Formats: sequence, structure tokens, C-alpha cells
Amino acid sequence: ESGSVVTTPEVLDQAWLTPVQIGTPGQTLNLDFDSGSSDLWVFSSSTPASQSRGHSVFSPGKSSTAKESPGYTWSITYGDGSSSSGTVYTDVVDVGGLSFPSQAVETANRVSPEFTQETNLDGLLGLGFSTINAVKPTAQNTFFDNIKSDLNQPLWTVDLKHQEPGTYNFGNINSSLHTGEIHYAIVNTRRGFWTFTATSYSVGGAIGGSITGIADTGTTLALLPTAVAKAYYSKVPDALYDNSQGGYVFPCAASLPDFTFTVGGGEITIPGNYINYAPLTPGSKTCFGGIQGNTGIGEVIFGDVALKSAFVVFENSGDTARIGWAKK
Ligand SMILES: O=C(CNCCc1c[nH]c2ccccc12)Nc1scc(-c2ccccc2)c1C(=O)NCc1ccccc1
Repeated sequence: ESGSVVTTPEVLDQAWLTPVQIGTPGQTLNLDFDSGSSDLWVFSSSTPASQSRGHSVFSPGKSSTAKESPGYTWSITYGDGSSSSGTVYTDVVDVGGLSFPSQAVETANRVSPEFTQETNLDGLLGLGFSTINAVKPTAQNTFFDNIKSDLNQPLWTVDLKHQEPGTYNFGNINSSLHTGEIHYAIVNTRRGFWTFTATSYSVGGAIGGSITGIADTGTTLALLPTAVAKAYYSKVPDALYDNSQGGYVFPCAASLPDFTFTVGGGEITIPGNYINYAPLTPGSKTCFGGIQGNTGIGEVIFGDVALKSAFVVFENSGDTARIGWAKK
């Protein structure tokens, strides 16, 4: 079988949210599909009202198929310092018509302010590898790992678009969603991420070396090796690294060069205008870059700024995992 669901960008393409039905009768929550983590967690009836105000919540008590997983807990802290934690149920989860009857649904007993203030986000649906699922004492499977054997092909695809709705597909490649050929690279799953290597990159004609990083639908920006970010902004007049902002900034009027990287023998280009991420504050004439260095992060992250420039295939046949990139 296969399934397809529309995903909608938040303001500034900060995240994309996708409707998911949980429980019986189905309770619809808008989740951030996240290939950079591996937990399906939701705002719930156990989340204090002061933290869940404005959000849709999952109420296991209203679902005839919800089953508590006694003694199971989870707690996650992300690199931006945001966090959430709670307990675990199993229940039916439906994504784009694909349904798994006993998906681990991690209900939040608390969430940090970053999540509270993102009122359209009702939780995350992890699409990383289940090896880094945060449930204790026993790690749980992601939705993709649970349904993979029922899919026509063991893959999911993402087509994020700048400031307009896109699509997540499970189990098939919809060839109308891409124009160029799909170029595949082998994925190293050791860290639990979709880690791949771009064999080269170029900025304004200057060619650079290889970049190994993760494909992360849950991180907004492209956090690239410090030297790569430096090389990029050396081509942007009046760009500078602003310590107080924690990144490269430049005049919003600047025309930014494209950033091209080669993966699986094919070229993907992030258009310069995607790299002009946003004014520091609404109306400011100084803008923050969509490419930043990854100093102190310990990961190189090809986040949404990179992913929305392509049609991307995440395939895991069991013994090998691959990532495919195509122009669109
Ligand atoms: O966690 C994810 C994907 N889910 C994000 C969900 C999420 C976290 N706040 C959210 C807020 C709203 C919506 C979703 C999220 N990716 C990875 S892999 C390695 C790191 C990392 C490790 C150490 C240090 C830094 C990053 C991260 C990371 O923390 N990214 C978020 C981020 C955010 C801001 C800046 C850098 C990285």
C-alpha cells in the first residue's frame, strides 16, 4: 500500500505541519514530521493547560483503542534547548490513509516554552531511525518502521515548498513531484540519523570539498561546516558573523549567491533567495542567513532550507538505507 498527505509551512518556513489521526474515533493533530528525531510525541490531556493553551491535544481517555504502556517514559532535549517528556500509550495512528494499530504515542506531561509558543504544532512524528527513540526502558518503533513492511516500497518521500503546501508520501515515488533524475547516496545509520555525503559544493563558481551531514526535516536552517559557511558568506557583500545573533547576518537588500551541492552524482541548488532567511526582527534591514555554521553542534544538518530545494527519497530496505535527491 502507499499513502500521501499534504504538509503546510509555518511562518518563515520555520517548520511544516501535517495532519495525523490518532485513536478511535480519530483525533486530528498537526505534527512536525521530523527525520532528525525518532519519537512520535504529542500534546496531551496530561499537558498542563498553561503549556497546551492554543494546541490540539490527544486525549487517550477519549479513545476506545488507547492502551497505556505502564512504566514507559520518555524525555527529549533538542539542540536549541527545547524539551518535552511524559508517558507512553499505544493506539491507532493514521497518516494519509495508512494506519498502524499499535503505534507508540508518547504523551507529553510537560513541554518547554518553545513548543508552547508554536501554537500550530501539536507534536512531532519522528522519521529518524528507531535506534535513537527516547522511550525507556524499551525503545519504540517509528511510524515508518512500523508500516514499512506493508508499503509497496520501503521508502518515504518529501516535497517541501517555500511558503506553500507540499507533500509527504509513504511507499511510492510520485514521479510528477520531481523533474530531474533521482540521484542516490548511501546512508550511514550508525548515529540514528539519515547521514549522507555530498561529494562537493560550489558557491558562485568556487568549488569546495565534500560535506557529510544529516537530512533533517525537523531543523529549519542548513547548519554546515564552519569553513563552508565562511566560504559562502565571503561571497556576500557586507555579510558578517554577529556574535550577539549567533550567526551570519547581511543587509536584507543583498543579492545572495546560490549554494550548489553534488550528491549521488547529481547537483542540487539552494537558490540564494532561500538563504535570505528572515529579517532579525520584523522590518529590520538586517537579515539572518539560512545557511549557518555548525560550530559547537557536533552535527552537520541539511535542514529545511536545503530540503525544500529538492524532492527527497528516504529509503530503508533493511540492510541498506539510501537517500535520493532530485530537482523539481
Ligand atoms: O533535533 C533535531 C530535529 N528535531 C528538532 C525538533 C525541534 C526542536 N525545536 C523545535 C522547535 C519547533 C519545532 C520543532 C523543534 N535535529 C537535530 S540532530 C542534532 C541536533 C543538534 C544537536 C546539538 C546541538 C544542536 C542541534 C538537532 C537539533 O537539535 N535540531 C533542532 C535545532 C533547533 C535550533 C537550532 C539548532 C538545531
